[in-house]
Amino acid sequence: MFIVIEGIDGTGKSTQARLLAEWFREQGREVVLDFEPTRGPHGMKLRESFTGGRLAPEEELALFVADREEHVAQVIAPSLAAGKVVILDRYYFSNMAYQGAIGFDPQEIRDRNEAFAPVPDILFILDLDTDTALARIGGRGDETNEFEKREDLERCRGIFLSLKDEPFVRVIDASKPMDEVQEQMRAEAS
Ligand SMILES: Nc1ncnc2c1ncn2[C@@H]1O[C@H](COP(=O)(O)OP(=O)(O)OP(=O)(O)O)[C@@H](O)[C@H]1O
Ligand SMILES: Cc1cn([C@H]2C[C@H](O)[C@@H](COP(=O)(O)O)O2)c(=O)[nH]c1=O
Repeated sequence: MFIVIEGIDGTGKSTQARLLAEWFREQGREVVLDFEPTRGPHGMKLRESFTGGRLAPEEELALFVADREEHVAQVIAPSLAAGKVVILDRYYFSNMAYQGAIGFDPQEIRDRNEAFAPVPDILFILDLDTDTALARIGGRGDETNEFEKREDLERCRGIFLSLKDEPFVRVIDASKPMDEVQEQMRAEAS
C-alpha cells in the first residue's frame, strides 16, 4: 500500500505519518516511512536553500524532480514491490503546490513526475488555514523559512485543494485535535 501525506508547512504531516506508521506496524505490516526532499545529495542541496536563500526556480524544480527520481528508484519502487507499506511525508504533490506557487504550471509538474513516479493509493491532504499553520511552526520553536512565506502558502493550499476530486484523494481537516485527525486517517486506510 502506498500512502502520501501532503499539506502546507505546519499542518501535522510528520506527526500523522509517524502515528500511521505505528498503527500499521502494530498490525504486523512492514512499513517504510520516508519524506521528500530526501537526505540524498539533491535533497540536501535543496534543504540548504530553505534558510540560505532559494535557488533559481528552474534549478529548484530540476533538483526536486531529480531527488524524486532517485527516491522512486532506490526506495519507493523496491519497497512497494516487496509488499511493504510506504508512507511518505511529501511527494510530487508538494512539487505541484510549491513550485506552482512561484509560477510553474502544476499540471506540467504533475505530468513530468508521473512519467516515473507511481500514483499513491491514498493521498491525504491535511488542510489548515495558513495563519494557524504558521502559528504551529512558531509553537514548534522553528523560525519560518524561505518556503514558508504566507502568500506562497496561501497559493500552495489552493493547489493542494484543487486535487480534492481525484479518486485517491482524502482531504482531512487538520484543525481538529491530533487524535481525531489520526482516527479519520486510519479509518480511510483500513
Ligand atoms: N492536530 C493538531 N493540533 C494541534 N497541533 C498540532 C496538530 N498536529 C500537529 N501539531 C503540532 O503542530 C506542529 C507542526 O506539526 P508537524 O511538524 O507534524 O507538521 P508538518 O506538517 O510536518 O510541518 P512541516 O511541513 O513544517 O515539516 C508541531 O508542534 C505539532 O506538535
Ligand atoms: C517535496 C517538495 C517539498 N518542497 C518544499 C516544501 C517545504 O517547505 C520543504 C520541505 O520542508 P519539510 O519541513 O521538510 O516538509 O520543501 C517543495 O517546494 N517542493 C517539493 O517537491
